[in-house]
Amino acid sequence: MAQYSRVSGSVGLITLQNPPVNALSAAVRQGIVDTVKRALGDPEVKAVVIRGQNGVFCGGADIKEFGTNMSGPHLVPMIHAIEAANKPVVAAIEGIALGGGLELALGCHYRVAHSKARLGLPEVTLGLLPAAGGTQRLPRLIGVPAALDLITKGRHITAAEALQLGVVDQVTGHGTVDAAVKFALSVAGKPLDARRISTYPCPRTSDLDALFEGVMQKVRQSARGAIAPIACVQAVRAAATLPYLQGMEREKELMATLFTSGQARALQYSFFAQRAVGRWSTPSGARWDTSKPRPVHIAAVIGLGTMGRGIAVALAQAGLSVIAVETQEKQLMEAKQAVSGMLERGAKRRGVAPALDKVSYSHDIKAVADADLVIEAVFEDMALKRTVFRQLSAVCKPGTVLCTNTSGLDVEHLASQTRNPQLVVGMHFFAPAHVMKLLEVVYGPQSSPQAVATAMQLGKKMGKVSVAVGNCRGFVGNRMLKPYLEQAFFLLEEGATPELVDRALEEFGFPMGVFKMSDLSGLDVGWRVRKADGLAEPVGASGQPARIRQGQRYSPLGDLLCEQGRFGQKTGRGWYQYDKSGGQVASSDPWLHSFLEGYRAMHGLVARRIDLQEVLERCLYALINEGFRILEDGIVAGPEDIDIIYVFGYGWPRHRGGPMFYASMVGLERVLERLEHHHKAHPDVPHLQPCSLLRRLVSSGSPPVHRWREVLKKLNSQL
Ligand SMILES: CC/C=C\CC(=O)SCCNC(=O)CCNC(=O)[C@H](O)C(C)(C)COP(=O)(O)OP(=O)(O)OC[C@H]1O[C@@H](n2cnc3c(N)ncnc32)[C@H](O)[C@@H]1OP(=O)(O)O
Repeated sequence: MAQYSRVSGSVGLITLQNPPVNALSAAVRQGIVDTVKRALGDPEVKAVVIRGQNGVFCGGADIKEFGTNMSGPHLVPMIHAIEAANKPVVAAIEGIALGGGLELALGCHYRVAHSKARLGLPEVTLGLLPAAGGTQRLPRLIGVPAALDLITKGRHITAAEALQLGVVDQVTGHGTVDAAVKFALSVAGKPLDARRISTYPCPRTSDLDALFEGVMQKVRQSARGAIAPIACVQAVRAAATLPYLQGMEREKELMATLFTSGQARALQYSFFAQRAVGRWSTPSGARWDTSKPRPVHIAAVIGLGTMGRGIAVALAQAGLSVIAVETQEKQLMEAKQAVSGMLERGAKRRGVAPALDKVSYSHDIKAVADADLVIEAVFEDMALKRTVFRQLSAVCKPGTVLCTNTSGLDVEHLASQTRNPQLVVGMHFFAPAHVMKLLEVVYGPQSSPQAVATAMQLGKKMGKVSVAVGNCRGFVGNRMLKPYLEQAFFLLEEGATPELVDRALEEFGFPMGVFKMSDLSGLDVGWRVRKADGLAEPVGASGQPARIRQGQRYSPLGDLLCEQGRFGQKTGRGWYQYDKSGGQVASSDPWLHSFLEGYRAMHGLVARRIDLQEVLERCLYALINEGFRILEDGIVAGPEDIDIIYVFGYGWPRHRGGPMFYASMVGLERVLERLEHHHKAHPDVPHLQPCSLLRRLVSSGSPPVHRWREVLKKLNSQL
């Protein structure tokens, strides 16, 4: 809807009304068309101001309408009508002007923004392009290079940057609507021809071909298979090379291919999934809207290794007072220096003062006595963590929430070491903890709703995308990673090379294949875990066949490389070779290939031809199958939780939505059929055996992913 009123005698004021972000739904578009017509037809009105209700200009097209039968007036003619008006129209931008919201403002003759407003054309993040003239008007207004930067990245800019670029005409720190009305009165009656952006020639840029070639190359590289950024470049190129109307035709054509694409569906799913994970719930009935978090002013971090340092930085940057504890004096001093450096660099990047005084350091665990919440981040060793939890339980004030940063250890067991197990939760950060967006908040059967709510709220404050998950080995992300890695090893045994496996995964859209990733994070990390689990052991040590452990097929390839001291980048050798220890450019290693040949010969394995499709099916469907088991076990509330964890923490390409969304796009029947096929070929690999939830979803007609929660509830109630 849009409301119309007359202010200051001769200014028509149009107010967009569609909370919370005044998205341009059919009703809002109709409202704008009607009110603009009314204002232009009113002889008393000399100028028009468009604003949004509740201090928010407009969040763009209504994303919920995409994929439905869209009705109502179209944006393009609506914006043209505004631009063609014979009375000045001023956009009063408070809060946000994003996507179609900014395109609407670009159709106005003038733009006045509040200093705290943010503007942008983020359509590319939804798999689209700004198709209400944004790709044609913005380059005409601010030039091709700046427009390319904003449109291909979907970056939000501040009002100050918008003023500097020429996107807005005035910035105010006070009443934006009053300033816009004043502005409108000051320009009423003046000629408008020079204010219609569509009539501008695109500012000249030298060597346009070279510019677009360079940008296209960069965009292709960073897009990792996403099509929208490429279409954005093509649309801006049309603005730079074609007359406006032809450019608009090109924009429309490009949008038509994007609008119905699977990638746009995936990215829009991801947008809503990110918001859905904030509405968390647990099987015990705790919920985001009924569980009250405890206030956290003082937080403590125990253990200042790489993870602890990152967590301390993230907490301080979020404005909390932080007590950082490391028992060894020398390590404490090193950590202090490192944390201060990270805070200083972060502050410089963000143009703020470093929060150095927010962090105090101690080598005594008793220093955390007054903390509202403690995050233990010591070495991943259960015995050590147990000791720390017993100490924390003794020294902390009553009510302190105790969190463990672990990538998969039993949170419930740690809780049992304390006097108040209900106050214990896991907070699984991802390295580097002050950079990575993902946080798994792990609740045990005894964790109170308040403890979960406190950790979830703290995650939000730290700028994380927090996902509440149940307590199981590896939680969600690492539990699903296990079958994925296992398949990659098995594929090497069967004839693949690290290069082939990585190529398949990188072409799929992962930033790095599994073997390059293993070289980066260090092969010794997994080796230590496998040793602790009694899996990695010298050949013949337990009298078991080399490729069987605990009754199941096992590949000792990773262990054998570690025994050779090949830990990846840090030692200059791993699945690939590097020019030096710590080198980052992987190249194929002939030693590794002959090692694989020798290994196969020793175990009587005959290498066969493996194609990229098999790599994808074996690795990804095994991972997805585990995702279904996680859903079946009630470790997460819905598929969105898994998808967000994989997109934000594990490099799953966002334009593919996440593993569970991807499975629904491929078709559950197809995933089931291929898992059955691979399990038949490898009956000794339980992870390839389709899980019963997948079978049950297929028998229920393979519902789309947004209906799985509902189907899960029904299936569970039938058990
Ligand atoms: C011809 C095509 C022309 C144009 C195409 C477009 O305009 S595409 C849309 C472009 N706009 C965007 O991409 C903006 C998307 N929204 C956001 O980035 C954020 O929501 C925003 C506006 C910065 C606000 O962030 P905040 O953290 O304050 O709130 P939150 O994200 O939780 O959003 C609140 C609720 O609003 C819903 N919502 C937001 N934007 C839209 C939208 N454009 N359409 C529909 N709904 C939108 C969001 O889902 C939240 O809903 P809830 O039910 O509370 O989860």
